[in-house]
Amino acid sequence: MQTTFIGYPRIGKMRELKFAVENYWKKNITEKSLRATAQDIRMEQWKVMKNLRVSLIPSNDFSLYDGMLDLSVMLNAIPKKYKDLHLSELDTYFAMARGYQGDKGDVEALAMKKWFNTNYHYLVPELYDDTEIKLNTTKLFSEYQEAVKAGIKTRPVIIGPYTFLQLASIKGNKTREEYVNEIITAFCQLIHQCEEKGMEWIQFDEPSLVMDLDNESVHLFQRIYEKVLIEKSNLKVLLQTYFGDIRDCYKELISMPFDGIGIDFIEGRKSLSLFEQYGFPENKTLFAGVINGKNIWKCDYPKTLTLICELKKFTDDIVISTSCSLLHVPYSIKSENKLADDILEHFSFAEEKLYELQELSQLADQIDSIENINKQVCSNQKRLNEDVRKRVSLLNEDDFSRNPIRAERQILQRKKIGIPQLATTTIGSFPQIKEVKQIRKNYKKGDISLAEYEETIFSFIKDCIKIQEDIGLDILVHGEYERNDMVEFFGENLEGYAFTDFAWVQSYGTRCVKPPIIFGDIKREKPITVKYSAYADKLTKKPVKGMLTGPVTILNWSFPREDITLKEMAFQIGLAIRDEVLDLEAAGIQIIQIDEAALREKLPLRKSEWHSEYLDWAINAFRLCHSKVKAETQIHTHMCYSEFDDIIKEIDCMDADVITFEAARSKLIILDTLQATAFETEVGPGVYDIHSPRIPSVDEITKIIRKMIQKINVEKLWVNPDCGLKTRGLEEAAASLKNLVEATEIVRNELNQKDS
Ligand SMILES: CN1c2c(nc(N)[nH]c2=O)NC[C@@H]1CNc1ccc(C(=O)N[C@@H](CCC(=O)N[C@@H](CCC(=O)N[C@@H](CCC(=O)O)C(=O)O)C(=O)O)C(=O)O)cc1
Ligand SMILES: N[C@@H](CCS)C(=O)O
Ligand SMILES: [Zn+2]
Repeated sequence: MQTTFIGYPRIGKMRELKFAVENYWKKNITEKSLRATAQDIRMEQWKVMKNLRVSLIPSNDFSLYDGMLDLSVMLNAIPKKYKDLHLSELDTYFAMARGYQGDKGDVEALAMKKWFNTNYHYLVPELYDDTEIKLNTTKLFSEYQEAVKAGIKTRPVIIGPYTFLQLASIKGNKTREEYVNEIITAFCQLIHQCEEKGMEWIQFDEPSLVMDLDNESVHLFQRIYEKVLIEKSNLKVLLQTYFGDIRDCYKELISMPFDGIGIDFIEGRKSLSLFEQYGFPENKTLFAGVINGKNIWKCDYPKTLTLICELKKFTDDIVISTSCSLLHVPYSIKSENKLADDILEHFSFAEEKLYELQELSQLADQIDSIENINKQVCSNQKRLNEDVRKRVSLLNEDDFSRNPIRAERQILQRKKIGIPQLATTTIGSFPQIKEVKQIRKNYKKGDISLAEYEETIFSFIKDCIKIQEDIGLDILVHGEYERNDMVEFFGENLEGYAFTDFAWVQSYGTRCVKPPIIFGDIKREKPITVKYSAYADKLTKKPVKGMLTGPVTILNWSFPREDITLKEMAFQIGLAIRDEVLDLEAAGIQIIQIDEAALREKLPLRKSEWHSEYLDWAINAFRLCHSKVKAETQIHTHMCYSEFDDIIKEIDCMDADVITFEAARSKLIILDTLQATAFETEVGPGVYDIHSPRIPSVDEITKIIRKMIQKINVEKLWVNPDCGLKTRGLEEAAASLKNLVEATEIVRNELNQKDS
């Protein structure tokens, strides 16, 4: 049986690409040097794949920043505002990714959105009336040739035309439909060029097919591919789907002239039943996604082989593959030296998954009885904590409801805490400057003691409070200097978690996360953040927000267990966070923010599953954290990079007192929904985008606040950036916040003049 996978991590085993790109931005290295590093990474990875005898190796899954951005460039969907900067090709690419502010102009970045239900973010293509779709295959073919030179005939991978069209943002007067023919033409040309190069396969990723599709969408998909597929003769086309099943178009898809169809049997709950209902065509290859591309547990061989045996009933032409790109898992367990062997032995990262594919393929060819295969299971002892299980089992309705009702609490809180009109605040983290990272690195290496480490962290907190007071912000934060990451940090401080040293996963561009691994039942042993918040609180007369990450986000940005339900894990974490909330309150902290940045991310892709599979327990897990606090304690939450329109009622139901969220890059369209739904939670829609180094002007922010007060009751409105400032430099963050405070002052004065 042949093997393949959908895509591979590309940030580099030791994040070589991240450092090279960031050094290029800082002008420390040349374009040539950056490209050489990128090439080294590709070469090294291809060698690993070849050694692990992967039968069909993909290419063009590599990217200097993002695959969707690469496709926009490939199709010449480069908005004029970036072309007009007259930068080099590479700098135009990065201007689209991060915005540009310099001698050549001042342009915002493309919007960034969550890639389906993952913590990866793609750059949203923008289509304008003057966009002229034209094919530029330089990247795709040069990476293909590079692999040929290394002795590998690869299968180039690109996001397919249907998903591109669905995810693109239409900016002008033309309709989405009006771009269809141009995009078809470009993909037809691509097929021709691939034929000319003598390629064997090309892979079109169409994850949009796993969403709820209406007839019109299915028809559009058919229309696009009918035309594109006519062009092929020797080239084989793999239509790859992932992140779920394709129940709304499976029947149509199998009758189309694709040569291979990639199906997800891990997240695709109905994939097998679709086979049972409609079969699988004889003349096509099934690329069976049987290895979990998103989680890090070793493959359960008997279970997977049973699945393969089932699939063999429908076709003999099977290539075994991963359920999605391996972009979402770290490189290799080989880099982890500190984890105990009896924990590490249960994990399989990208490289190990390639090995599993190889083993599975051999077993699948030889096996006569799956009973002979050893089952890898985690020993239960390490995972079980009776106290935690008992606490979860005793939860009742009172644990999920807070008294008195929000409207009463809000009046009490404003008075008691002294919150001004249009209160200015930040989301929590302040720039993680080099010195912070260095001191943490020194501490982790054992070069300095815990006392020295903490002393330095306290000195950063002191500086941070001073900076905020100087800027004139109303509600302060301690800056989150003690955290490497808002989830990893909690993972490191909760019992039941395993955490790694090098298991980085790309989140966007050069930014990576190291998701902690939920290994056993979760318990908080002792307070985690109280000393930092209490210290900051004592340094100022202004209120300081306590800063926690909520249970749904901790769960969603961790690698979860597969032996208990998500709900159970969320409630275990919820109880741990509740303990922390109550300790913060007892330490005199009057405002506590419980970030649920990732709440929207894991909303099932199909609407019918939203409540039963997710929201019902996710909202309760959050409510569990704050149900026992006093009425005067103000509970904030924060969400980033999300579209909330369709779950706005549920967000209100979380019963927080205040919510801050991303809005700037998405042009504040959420305001209309907030207005229309009479949203009860006080809100701070982000007034500027923190993921770009651009400093927003006072005028720009003033206009945004003016727009906000037209739609939202000013007594319920907060002024803040989009998200935490950890990725920014200190100078640009301070300059942006100064402008934010000045803009708020202008609007406050306007309001006062109106009143008098
Ligand atoms: C808010 N977001 C988050 C998401 N997911 C999370 N798990 N966390 C988030 O905050 N998803 C959505 C959004 C956007 N996503 C991100 C993701 C990642 C970052 C980010 O800034 N990542 C940092 C890594 C942060 C970290 O853990 N840093 C370590 C330092 C590790 C390190 O590189 N050390 C160096 C030495 C220091 C140096 O010279 O730089 C080394 O070891 O060599 C720490 O602080 O200890 C990144 O850089 O990628 C932001 C938003
Ligand atoms: N409190 C966190 C939230 C990020 S989503 C921060 O400020 O970084
Ligand atoms: Zn955020």
